[in-house]
Amino acid sequence: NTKKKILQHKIRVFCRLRPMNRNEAGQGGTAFVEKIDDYSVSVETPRGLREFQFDKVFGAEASQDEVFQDTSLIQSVIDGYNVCIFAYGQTGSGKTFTMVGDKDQRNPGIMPRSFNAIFDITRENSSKFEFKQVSAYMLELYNDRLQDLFISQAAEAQAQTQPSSQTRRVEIKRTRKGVVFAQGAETKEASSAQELYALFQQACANRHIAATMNVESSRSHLIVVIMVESRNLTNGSISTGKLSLVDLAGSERAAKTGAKDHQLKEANSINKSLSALGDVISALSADLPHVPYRNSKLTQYATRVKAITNNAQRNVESKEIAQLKEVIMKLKSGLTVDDGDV
Ligand SMILES: Nc1ncnc2c1ncn2[C@@H]1O[C@H](COP(=O)(O)OP(=O)(O)OP(=O)(O)O)[C@@H](O)[C@H]1O
Repeated sequence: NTKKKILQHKIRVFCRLRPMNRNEAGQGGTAFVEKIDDYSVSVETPRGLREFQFDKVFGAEASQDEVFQDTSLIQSVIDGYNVCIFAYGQTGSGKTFTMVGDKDQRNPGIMPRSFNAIFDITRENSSKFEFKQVSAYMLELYNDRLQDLFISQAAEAQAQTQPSSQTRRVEIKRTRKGVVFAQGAETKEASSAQELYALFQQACANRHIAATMNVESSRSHLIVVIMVESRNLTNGSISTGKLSLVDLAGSERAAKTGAKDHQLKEANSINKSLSALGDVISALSADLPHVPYRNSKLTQYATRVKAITNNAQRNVESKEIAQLKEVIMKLKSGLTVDDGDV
């Protein structure tokens, strides 16, 4: 019931306050955002104190586990729903800490915890479901270009120098049913949380970093997508749930750093896509008839949200359709089809 209630809400917005770091505390800084209760914060603005409401507010003392338990909907992914969690906030506000965790992974964030939870929950459900596949693709949106993070920049640069080779472009497409997918992105299978984490590390190693700035800062949007395909052992239906985890790049860099040239280009493209995302969220929450998804690659990726606003739908195929698809696949691959298949 709780899960159903959660899924009825099109978008849930959480607010997390991070503790002051040593520098800030050393300079005698004071917090200008205060948690009032579990659902509201007050912010000091030039025009006085303002209050903002959220579905939940996590104070500076909130642990990574608490945030994960309250935000993640892994069971829903296993049940065949599409779930997207993204972190939005200004540079240094704690997006990467929340989504990925700290560097030495002493405090893992939502991504590594999700990897573990997917395999833990599939194990717990193994008497009811046969888990056919867990697969993932990982992308970076940098300067308005989608980059497949399973392909290293060096490999891509080399491919571009060879006249005969065609560089694979990743494009956001939609199926007739409105399901968003990344065409051209390499999908890799994982059979354990460790394997999934290894894929994630490989992807992170291929990201762009502007060396002259704070190297820990994300200069691009990181998109990690995990698909879980399972067969219900009672009725034979097949469902494919999708979990999209997005660590957005920080905003406000251009003004603060006096960035030049390619760094300015980075900052502009980050701000453009974040502002397009802001427009989409405003339109969705105001129930406007037109939602400007097409204004940036980042928001094209979010088009599925429109469907969730009306009715959360599971990606389930009946036993019959699943069987027919299997037969077609076998026929295509030249395998023989016996009576039991049809
Ligand atoms: N809840 C928290 N508890 C302890 N430390 C935190 C917390 N949130 C963030 N930090 C620390 O604050 C610093 C900045 O956080 P983080 O890198 O996650 O910011 P960000 O929003 O991802 O920034 P950018 O947009 O520049 O990538 C990091 O050193 C991180 O470890």
